[in-house]
Amino acid sequence: MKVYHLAAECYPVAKVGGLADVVGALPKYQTEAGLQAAVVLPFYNRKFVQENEFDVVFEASTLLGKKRYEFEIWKERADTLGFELYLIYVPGLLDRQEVYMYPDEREQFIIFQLAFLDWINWSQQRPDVIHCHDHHVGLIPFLMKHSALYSKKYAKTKTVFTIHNGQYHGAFNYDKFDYLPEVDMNFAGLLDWQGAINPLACAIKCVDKYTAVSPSYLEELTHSSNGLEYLFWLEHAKGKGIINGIDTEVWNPFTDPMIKAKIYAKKPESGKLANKKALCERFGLSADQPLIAFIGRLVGEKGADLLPEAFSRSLQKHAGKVNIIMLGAGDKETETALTKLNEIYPDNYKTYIGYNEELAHQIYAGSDFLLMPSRVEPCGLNQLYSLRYGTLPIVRRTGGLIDTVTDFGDPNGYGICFNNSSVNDICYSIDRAVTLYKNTEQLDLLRKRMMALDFSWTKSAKEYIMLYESLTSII
Ligand SMILES: Nc1ncnc2c1ncn2[C@@H]1O[C@H](COP(=O)(O)OP(=O)(O)O[C@H]2O[C@H](CO)[C@@H](O)[C@H](O)[C@H]2O)[C@@H](O)[C@H]1O
Repeated sequence: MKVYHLAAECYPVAKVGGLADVVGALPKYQTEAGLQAAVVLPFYNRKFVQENEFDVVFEASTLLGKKRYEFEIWKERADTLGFELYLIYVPGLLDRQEVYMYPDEREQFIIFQLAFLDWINWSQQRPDVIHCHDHHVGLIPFLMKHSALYSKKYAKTKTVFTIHNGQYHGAFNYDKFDYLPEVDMNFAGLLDWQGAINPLACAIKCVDKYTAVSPSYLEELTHSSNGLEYLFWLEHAKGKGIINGIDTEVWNPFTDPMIKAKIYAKKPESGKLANKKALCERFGLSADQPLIAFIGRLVGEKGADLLPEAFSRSLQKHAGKVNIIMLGAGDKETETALTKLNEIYPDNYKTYIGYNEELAHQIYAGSDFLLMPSRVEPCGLNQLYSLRYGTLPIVRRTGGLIDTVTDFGDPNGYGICFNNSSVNDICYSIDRAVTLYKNTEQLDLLRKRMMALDFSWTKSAKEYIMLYESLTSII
């Protein structure tokens, strides 16, 4: 079975967040399971692309509105990532370094989708499944069915759409309608949600099956999806929740080249301590106190705006008895407020503003606790990495965090869970962490328990394959 994954991000080619981790891992595990899985990305002028060899396998041009753009399909020569990787290069639109935030982002993602559809249209291939990830590629299922340019070629190809983040829809006004090729106007209403072209809504209406990245998030979308609740309720029968896995080759505390010391799942204590000492030394903190960390995008969904006050209160209450490290970037006000804490609590608190993959690995390995006060968390990967590295997750009960973390007060539990995205709940959970830290025997037991858990992709990759099979067996 041949499957194409389409997305804006894929680790290690271009990563902004968790979408990249999933698109960089799932196809690898699917290939290992016998599928022909390929990934198609926009071209990014970044390290991975500069350092690896590519062949141009297709050249053509396509219309975006009235303007014609040349494009090329580049294939990575050695399948370094464990699957076929294709990049779509469009001089003037898809030839840049950053993934998002360009003013002509809409044009970029539309031409990406059109060039992909054109390429397959003119080639000899007939993929069994096209698997789209998030709104950037949300128009594909519609165009495959309702544009005469493509509908014949793709008649037997099935579509799957995965929602990694239902808060963003990629909606745009009808003044860009002419960017689309000719479509059957009887079906143009499928593009619409509340008077705009809404790629996420359109995908949910047109796709054969959609998935959310955890079962709890699938439910949540019907009552919290930034205006699409009714649509998710209507289309619920087409939805399935499949929990993300983690790439256990990249995230392996026994072989990870980015961390100071190996952490043994059956005897984690010494490895944890060595990594903690290295991390604390780098930041000028004492390794004797419990170390709590936050890693992530500084946005409202992650509850990042609550951190400055919550950290401040906890650092005052447990003066000199708790250390905190924060790695992230995003909302400027939050960045400033978090950075200010460096001056107020120089011995116990450090902020690193920016994106740093290596440091993230070191923090997962060297911290005692990882805080995730998310308001919205479709799956969450940070808690899965922290569990694998013997770092106890402190999470708000939402989305995938409900499905993957159990409070240590419950039988066989291994995390700290709280109900509300509030400063009070965060502080109370930090209190619990500080108390738990004193009980070294219990902490050691919990570390062993969490490190024995299996959140690898093996099981979830199979679930996706079963989903594809259920679609392709329908004639
Ligand atoms: N400053 C920084 N420096 C280094 N690394 C950083 C970093 N900030 C974040 N990261 C890394 O980015 C990834 C974040 O993954 P998440 O799944 O937590 O969030 P995200 O919201 O991006 O993903 C969305 O998609 C994923 C995948 O489906 C869902 O799990 C999630 O719930 C959903 O919000 C992790 O690998 C983390 O280590």
